[in-house]
Amino acid sequence: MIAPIEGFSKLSKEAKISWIAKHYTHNSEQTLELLQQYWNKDAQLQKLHDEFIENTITNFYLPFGIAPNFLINDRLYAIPMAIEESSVVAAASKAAKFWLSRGGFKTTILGTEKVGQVHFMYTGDAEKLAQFFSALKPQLLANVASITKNMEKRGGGISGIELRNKTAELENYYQLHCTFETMNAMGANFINSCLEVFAKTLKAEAQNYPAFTDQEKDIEIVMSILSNNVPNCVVRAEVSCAVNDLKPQDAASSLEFAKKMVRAVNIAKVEPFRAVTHNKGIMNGIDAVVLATGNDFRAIEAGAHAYASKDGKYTSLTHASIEDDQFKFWIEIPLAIGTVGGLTNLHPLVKVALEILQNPTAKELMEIVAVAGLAQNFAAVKSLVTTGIQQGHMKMHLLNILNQLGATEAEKQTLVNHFKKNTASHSAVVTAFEALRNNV
Ligand SMILES: CC(C)(COP(=O)([O-])OP(=O)([O-])OC[C@H]1O[C@@H](n2cnc3c(N)ncnc32)[C@H](O)[C@@H]1OP(=O)([O-])[O-])[C@@H](O)C(=O)NCCC(=O)NCCSC(=O)C[C@@](C)(O)CC(=O)[O-]
Ligand SMILES: NC(=O)C1=CN([C@@H]2O[C@H](COP(=O)(O)OP(=O)(O)OC[C@H]3O[C@@H](n4cnc5c(N)ncnc54)[C@H](O)[C@@H]3O)[C@@H](O)[C@H]2O)C=CC1
Repeated sequence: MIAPIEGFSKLSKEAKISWIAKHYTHNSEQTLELLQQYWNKDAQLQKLHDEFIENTITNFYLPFGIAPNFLINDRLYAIPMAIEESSVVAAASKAAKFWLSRGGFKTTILGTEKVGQVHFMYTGDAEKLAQFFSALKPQLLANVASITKNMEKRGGGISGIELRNKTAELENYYQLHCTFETMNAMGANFINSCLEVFAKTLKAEAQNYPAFTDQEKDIEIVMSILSNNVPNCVVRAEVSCAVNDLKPQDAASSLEFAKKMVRAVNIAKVEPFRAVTHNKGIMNGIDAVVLATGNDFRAIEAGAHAYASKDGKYTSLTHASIEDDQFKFWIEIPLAIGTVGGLTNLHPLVKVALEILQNPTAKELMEIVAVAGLAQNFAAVKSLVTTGIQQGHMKMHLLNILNQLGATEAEKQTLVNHFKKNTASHSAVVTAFEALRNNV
């Protein structure tokens, strides 16, 4: 059995690698070589990446792709996407091209409010606590003035602080429910800094509040943290066109296609098993842009799925309708993202991604990300209700399978051509590869 290690974090990078390679891999020489192969030649650049996280031993590449031809609010974008899954970039590109000649994507920011909470326990008279809170509010704001000063100059800051009585759900549990505007930042650090000052002020001032009993004075702060549930930081993105324009050469099949799309979305609305996969397809697009632009995809995922369940049942994040011969397809999704802060000004590829996106504000980035999610969903559902997903997905995944099989460039070319006319599945690819290799 491998013994635990004390002080791993204090070891040098080289010592960390040799420890992990020796204890956890079969061939430590080979492991070392592989890990080093992924180091950047530029030592300064490598150091920058090493310092993004802790205990870094190498870099983990993700492909960085481009989906061009996105017409968003009459402005043409090429969208950078960082993702490991084949066919996602192709699907986004295909949807962008489809809507390019049909008016493109339109977006609206429905809100940008962020949330943070101080969770605390108070044992005593709830009415007295409410009176204390009213008196305390100006003091709370005054004590964070040095933190909020610059954010206020940018047009943001604290937009609300409420005392919430949660004792019906958990004995003695109350919270300060606070809302913020964080402009071009996602805002986690700004919000958390404000909340920690609120918590200290709350605890200290309670000790001096004359109307409280000794027990009431003893407020216990449990934690102070932003919420990734941001139901009022939401963007809407939509596409629409006359039903006949969906397939201009064939009015009957246009209508049939529109109905199939609406029906598929409606299934995702009522059936959570389908909704989860439907939304996964949306997140294919969302996460890829969120990652490429250096944002926190875990925060976005958590918030999106909470929003998908906001009415008590998990449902689709996209919607579709046919009204007055118009086909409409839209998404509403919470996106607390930034174009400053976090990694956005540090990671060289993130800087390039933001430059490619014409240096958007946080609101513009929300619009672009929502569009990527909508486009992705449109492409996936279009495939699902027409050809089936495997045809297109396997066409894109083909190279991965051929690479796994060790195909040469010439063999890859032959087999890519072969599968333009034949349906690809893993076993069909293996069979065709073996036949080609063995001259059968
Ligand atoms: C895969 C396609 C796009 C093929 O579609 P196609 O019609 O065979 O493609 P095409 O060769 O006719 O090309 C048309 C356009 O598609 C794009 N395109 C086409 N090929 C490429 C490529 N190699 N590289 C970059 N872009 C590509 C590109 O925009 C191209 O235009 P062009 O550049 O030629 O002017 C289509 O079948 C499709 O959209 N499929 C959906 C794929 C998908 O959704 N993948 C996600 C993974 S599956 C999943 O995780 C989610 C899911 C499906 O479960 C969600 C759900 O259930 O809802
Ligand atoms: N639960 C969560 O989601 C948590 C996430 N995080 C992490 O926090 C990071 C994001 O936090 P941030 O506070 O956004 O980053 P940050 O603290 O790195 O940078 C944001 C700061 O940039 C400054 N700024 C300059 N120009 C600005 C402008 N135009 N608009 C707004 N601010 C401007 C402000 O001082 C602002 O506070 C991410 O890396 C995320 O992963 C951290 C804790 C918890």
